[in-house]
Amino acid sequence: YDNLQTAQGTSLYSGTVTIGTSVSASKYYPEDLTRKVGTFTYANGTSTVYRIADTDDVWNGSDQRVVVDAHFGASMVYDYFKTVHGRNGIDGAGGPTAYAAANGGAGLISSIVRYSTAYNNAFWDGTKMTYGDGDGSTFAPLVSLDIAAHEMTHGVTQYEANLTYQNESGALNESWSDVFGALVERYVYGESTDTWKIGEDCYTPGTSGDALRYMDDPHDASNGGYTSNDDPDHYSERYTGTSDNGGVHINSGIPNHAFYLLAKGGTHHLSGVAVTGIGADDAGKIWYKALADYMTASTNFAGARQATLSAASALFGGSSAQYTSTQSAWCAVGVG
Ligand SMILES: O=C(O)[C@H](CCc1ccccc1)CC1(C(=O)N[C@@H](Cc2c[nH]c3ccccc23)C(=O)O)CCCC1
Ligand SMILES: [Ca+2]
Ligand SMILES: [Zn+2]
Repeated sequence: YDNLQTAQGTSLYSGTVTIGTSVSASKYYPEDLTRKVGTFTYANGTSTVYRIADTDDVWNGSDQRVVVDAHFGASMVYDYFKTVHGRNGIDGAGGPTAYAAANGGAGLISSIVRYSTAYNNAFWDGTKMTYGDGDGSTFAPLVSLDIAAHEMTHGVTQYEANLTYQNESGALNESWSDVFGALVERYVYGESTDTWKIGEDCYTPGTSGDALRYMDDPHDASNGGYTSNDDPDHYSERYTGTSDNGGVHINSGIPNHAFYLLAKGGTHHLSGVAVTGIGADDAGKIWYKALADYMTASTNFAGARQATLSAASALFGGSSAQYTSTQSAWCAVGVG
């Protein structure tokens, strides 16, 4: 980080985190000029966005925690894609940065926090990440690291395969965001059972142990999903209705579980197919290369299987353990 300043406050992350800050006229801004990452905020409940500043660069004000978390999250996601996959930012060229430049900042990859009022969601809008504060019951502020990585990965997908956000290609778009949400959390905090949960740090703050989605067990009984659905983990169970853009947050359970089995190994409870795990690092390399080199806007589940096999073959060879396990992971969830 530049200007090694310490941000404090009741962040989601215990203790303090350091965030990059730029200084002008004794005002500190959450702007990491090394990573080109910056964070803005809305005046609570309004649509007025501004560059939040602090006078001493100790970000412990009540409305500053979410700034720290979103900024920290974007910084860590930047580091993960740069360090692990050699990718510079969301667009591969250190951007996109136009939004920040148009709003008084330097050219920065932008996050905005405190969207709307008690907003129980977060989203990538094509140019930046945006986070709600949550209503304090269903969600705490949605600035957890896996959600920041989920949203920022929607940006990466947009510049790469640009998977159409509906039906099977949309469920792949969703799944790739959950996968890299898991991998960034693992990169920063090490692998744990939380790695495979999505949103566990901000979903239902009054209930411990639950999450929005579960890659290791999409059916999880306690999986609120928000509408308390459980999600499929086998192609035979896919949702074929029209809600949720054709079930993009539902059918994502199928490729999510394929990735989990490829990384960790296991026997699918329905198909009985056994998968020998190859570890999350190699699985992540295959998933990234598939997205960047083989998948396109109209790729469906069968196409994703082929893309990950092509990536595994290119990376590790057509008779490698990684290739074989990629085959069995998709077979386990009933694809191919
Ligand atoms: O990025 C995404 O896929 C989700 C973007 C949702 C959205 C889309 C368009 C406009 C506004 C919001 C946001 C997340 C998501 O999975 N949302 C789900 C579940 C959910 C969260 N809050 C909700 C409130 C009501 C209904 C569903 C939800 C959804 O929107 O379906 C991703 C990680 C956590 C939040
Ligand atoms: Ca998680
Ligand atoms: Zn998403």
